[in-house]
Amino acid sequence: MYQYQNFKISKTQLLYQLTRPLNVLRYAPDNNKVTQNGKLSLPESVLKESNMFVESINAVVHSLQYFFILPRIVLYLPIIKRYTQYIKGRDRWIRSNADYIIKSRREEISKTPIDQKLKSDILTMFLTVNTERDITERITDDLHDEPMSDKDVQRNFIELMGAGIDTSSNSLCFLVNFLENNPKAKQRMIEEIERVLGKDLNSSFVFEDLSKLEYVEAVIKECYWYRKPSFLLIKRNTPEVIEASRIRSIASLIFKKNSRPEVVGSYRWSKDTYFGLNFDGIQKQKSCWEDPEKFNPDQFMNNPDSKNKVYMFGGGLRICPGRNLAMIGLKATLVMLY
Ligand code: HEM
Repeated sequence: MYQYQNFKISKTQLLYQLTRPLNVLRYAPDNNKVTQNGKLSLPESVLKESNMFVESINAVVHSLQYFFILPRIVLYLPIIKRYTQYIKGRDRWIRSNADYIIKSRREEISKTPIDQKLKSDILTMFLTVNTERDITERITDDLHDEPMSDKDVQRNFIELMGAGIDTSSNSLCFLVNFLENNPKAKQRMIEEIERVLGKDLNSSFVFEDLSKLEYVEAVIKECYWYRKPSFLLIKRNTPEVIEASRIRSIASLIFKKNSRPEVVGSYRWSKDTYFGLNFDGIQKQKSCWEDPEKFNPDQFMNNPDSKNKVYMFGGGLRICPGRNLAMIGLKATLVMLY
């Protein structure tokens, strides 16, 4: 379940195809079958369910702020009430589908003979951790020795989906936008893809191939780092930036709380202070980057230091757990697109 959302950037027909709900990884072999009249070779029922899924997961993500900010009494005022009910409906839909998927997978696991290998994916990890069929190679510590309940799995499953969809699809839109506006970088990226994977469009690729795509990775990192906050985008008002400003931004400011008093920036901060980390600001520091406003993926080539200066996936204990999956997904999508 790895889908892209409705962005409607119309620059390339292919991107339009990707903005339709497309299970990129599962249907990877079908990718070359995108037809000229704009229809994907996926069953209508899959597309419909995908649309519903993406819409619902977005509503659930949105509901976190909605229910947190609005006082309870406001939620049920005449006009607002309809929206509240809509969000609750979508939330129920996601939860019941997650429960169904969890139940089916539990059954599948229990029917798999003990000597047969289980699927290696996140859901199976959740369902088997701290059981006799643990596929995580016992990653938990002594304090966490219980298997996860269905409720635990459901919450984690929904969090992963909520955190993994918009972030990936927004990144992809920025990427295509920047590549289309930087033909030299695009050409160099295509050359690398052809050098590593060959020119045959029907050939398949594996994880090891993707890890050789250094320039593609540099483009992904550079694109993220180059992004501008939306108020600047609106002010500049060029076709390039209008397109980008339509897209919801990926986390540029992240809050962290300290668990003990400490000194930061020569000030003493008490326990439980919230720190807003301005990643956008850090990533455009003139002291860290040569010409920080210029799109230049070379900043990441042969430069081991650079990886400590980008925070695309946050940092510390709560760093994005989906970062490797996201990088694979973005690389694989770029390979299939270009
Ligand atoms: C390009 C794609 C992605 C970007 C840019 C991104 C970025 C981020 C960032 C900046 C954070 C906050 C980290 C922090 O607080 O320091 C985060 C958290 C998180 N991400 Fe991602 N992410 C992406 C894809 C994914 C995917 C594919 C998944 C799951 C399949 C995922 C799951 C999560 C989860 C569960 C958290 C919360 C972690 C926690 O609070 O402990 N992300 N992500």
